[in-house]
Amino acid sequence: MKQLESFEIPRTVIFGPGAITKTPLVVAGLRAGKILIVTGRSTTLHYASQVAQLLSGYTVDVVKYDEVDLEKTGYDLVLGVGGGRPLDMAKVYAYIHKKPLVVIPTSASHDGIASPYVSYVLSRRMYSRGKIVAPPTAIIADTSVILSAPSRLLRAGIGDLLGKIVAVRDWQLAHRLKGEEYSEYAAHLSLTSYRIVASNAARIRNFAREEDVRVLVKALIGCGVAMGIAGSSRPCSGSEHLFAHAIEMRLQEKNDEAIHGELVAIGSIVMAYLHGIKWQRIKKIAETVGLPTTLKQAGVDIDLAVEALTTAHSLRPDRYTILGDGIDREAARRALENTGLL
Ligand SMILES: NC(=O)C1=CN([C@@H]2O[C@H](COP(=O)(O)OP(=O)(O)OC[C@H]3O[C@@H](n4cnc5c(N)ncnc54)[C@H](OP(=O)(O)O)[C@@H]3O)[C@@H](O)[C@H]2O)C=CC1
Ligand SMILES: O=C(CO)COP(=O)(O)O
Ligand SMILES: [Zn+2]
Repeated sequence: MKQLESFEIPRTVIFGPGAITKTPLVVAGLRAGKILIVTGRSTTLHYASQVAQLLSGYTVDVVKYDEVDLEKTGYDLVLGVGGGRPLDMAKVYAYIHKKPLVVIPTSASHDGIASPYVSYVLSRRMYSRGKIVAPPTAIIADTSVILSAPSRLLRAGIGDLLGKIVAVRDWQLAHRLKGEEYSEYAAHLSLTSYRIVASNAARIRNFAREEDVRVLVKALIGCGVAMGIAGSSRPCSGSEHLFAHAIEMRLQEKNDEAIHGELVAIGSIVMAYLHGIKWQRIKKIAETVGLPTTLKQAGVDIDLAVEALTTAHSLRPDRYTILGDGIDREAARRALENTGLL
């Protein structure tokens, strides 16, 4: 007989233009006194201040995500306001201190909005206790705020979604070759997010209208729920993410950074090629929306890409992918050449 299973997904999602003004309503239902707002390093601070003003009846501390003191106590509620990193850090704090979490994404650049995980790179650097945390209790996705984010960030959200087709293939491979547990529902949910955005790519690419952002945000939230159901980021992160993480980690060592969704888009093209699936279609969608489709456009030098391709498999030995036990430099270079990424 199968063992009991449980998973958590967000309880409330408030969605649409002006949703941010509903923050006091959401907070009132969570019986908070002292609130921690975890936010980004520059632009997103503005939104965090706006949220703090809306909560003028409470004691509120606004802290940048890389300055959060994980040992500090005394907060009843955590709010994450910003891109993927502040939301991840807010999740970590809320989890450690067993406090409810509300996330207010200011961009649609990643699918961590609804997920119960903190991402690999951030967790390696900042959080040694493990990466499974809990999903937010509530999500407040203000589509007017997200619409005003730079379109490069919104395109990056599409880039993160392009990876799902590869991630699910990798998962199926691991299921067949290694007997890894597979959730058909979670896989379909992730693929549905990919397909809806891929088939609307030409229409939404300029993010001129609120409804364009709506399509993207819903797809990203759907992926977060897929991760919750799967019990891991498997449906949304495979070899394409390992490639992206290998580059992100190298860049971090040099105090440099790249945009997560852009690296995932590049990774998706090359890993789809290795899988023998239609990498040209992924590349075409990336071109259509204006994502980088060469290493140069992504700001990644060739040696770094080759190194990432040859080492990515070792980042997460428990996550079997098309990279298997690793590929050599020659195969890596050939894959980059054959997909026109060089
Ligand atoms: N937990 C999970 O399941 C997942 C987590 N992730 C993680 O999320 C991160 C990627 O997310 P991403 O959002 O790209 O990274 P960041 O949080 O680093 O945000 C990228 C940039 O976008 C800026 N920004 C955000 N919103 C706005 C806005 N409205 N207007 C102007 N600028 C804005 C940020 O500004 P500022 O300087 O103010 O911060 C920052 O400079 C990675 O670390 C990745 O690992 C990704 C997918 C899933
Ligand atoms: O970026 C992610 C999914 O899009 C998070 O996945 P990881 O588990 O690879 O950090
Ligand atoms: Zn991602």
